[in-house]
Amino acid sequence: MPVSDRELTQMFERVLTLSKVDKTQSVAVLKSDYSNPRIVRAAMDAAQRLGANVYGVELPAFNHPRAMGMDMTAYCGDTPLTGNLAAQRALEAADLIVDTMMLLHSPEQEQILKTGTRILLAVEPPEVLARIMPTEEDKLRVNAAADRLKRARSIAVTSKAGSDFRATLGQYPTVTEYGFADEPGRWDHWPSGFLFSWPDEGSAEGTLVLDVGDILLPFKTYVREKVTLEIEEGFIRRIHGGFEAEYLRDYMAYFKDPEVYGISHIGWGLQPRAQWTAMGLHDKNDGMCMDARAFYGNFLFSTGPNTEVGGSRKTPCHMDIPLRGCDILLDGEPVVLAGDVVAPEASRA
Ligand SMILES: O=c1ccc(O)c[nH]1
Ligand SMILES: [Fe+2]
Repeated sequence: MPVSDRELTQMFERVLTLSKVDKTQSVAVLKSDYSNPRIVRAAMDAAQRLGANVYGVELPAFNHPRAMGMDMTAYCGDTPLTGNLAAQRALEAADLIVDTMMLLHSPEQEQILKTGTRILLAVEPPEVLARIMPTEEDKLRVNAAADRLKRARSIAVTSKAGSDFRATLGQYPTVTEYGFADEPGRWDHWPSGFLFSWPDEGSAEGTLVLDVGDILLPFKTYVREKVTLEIEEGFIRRIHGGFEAEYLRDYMAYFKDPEVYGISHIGWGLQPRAQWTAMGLHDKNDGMCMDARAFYGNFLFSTGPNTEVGGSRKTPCHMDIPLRGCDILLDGEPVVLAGDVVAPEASRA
C-alpha cells in the first residue's frame, strides 16, 4: 500500500530521533541518481524538523560494466563514492549520514565509521519501511542475542532438509542490525532486526541444503528444488541440485574469482514484522528485500566479501541466503530450533 509523503516524513522523524538526531547534530543525506527522491526528501525534512544542520551529498551513479541486475547488494565494493575523497571528507564531517544509495560492503563505509560518524542505510520501499518501523524493544532483543553470539566459539546448523554445517567463531566481531544508528561509529539499516558474525577463516565445514522455499538473494527467488552446498575449509567446493543449482553455479563462475565461494556473514533473523512471504509480493527492483534477511528464526548465511570486518576477501559477488526450519546451536546450546527462536529468552519476540 502506498505511504503518504507526510507519513514518510513522520516515520523518518521517529527513526532519526531513535538515531539521536537533535539540534546539536549535523545530518548528511547521501544520494545518487537512483535514490528514491521521496526518501531523500523525507529524510531532509525530518532532520530539519528535529533542528539538525542538514546538507545533501549527491554523487553521480557508478555502474561497473560487469555488474548484473539492479540490486545494490549484488555487486559489492565499488560505489559512487569510490575514489571521491572530497565527497568522503564532506560525509565524514557529519554526525549522521542517511545513506539512500548504499555504501554497504565498501571500504569507504568502514573508513567513514572509524571517524565516529554514524550511518543509517534506508533504501527499501516506503511500505516496507512503514511495516518494519524499528523500536527500542527490537534493539533490546537483538542486543540480547548479540551478547550470546559474542561469547560463542562455535556454531552448528542442522535441518531436516539435510544441512549439517559448523564453524568456529571469535576471529571476527558480532554485528547487530536493529534499524537505527544511535551510537558513535555505528552503521545500521532501516529496516532490519537480525545479527551475524563471520566464521573464523578456513573453519566453515559441512553441508548446507537450500530446501524448497529458502531464498536466494539477490536473485530474489524462492528455491523450488533442493540445492546442496558442500563446504570445506571455509569455501563452497561443490554446488549440486537441479536448475537452481546450475543457475547459482553459472552466476558465481561468471565472476572468475575463487573468493566468491568464501562463506561470509552468518547469523539469524529476529524481526517478527519481517515476513518470509513478502518477497513474493514485490518486484525484483523494488529494493533488496530486507524481509528475507530479517524474518524471525531464519538462518541467514552469505558468500563472498569479508572486508567490512578487516578480512582479506574483497570480491564483488555477494549472495545472501536465508534458510527456514534450521536448528542453530552456539557452543552446543540452541538459539534457534526448527526455525523458531528459543534463546536467549530476552531475544524472543
Ligand atoms: O542489511 C544488510 C543488507 C545486506 C547485507 O548483506 C547485510 N545486511
Ligand atoms: Fe549480506
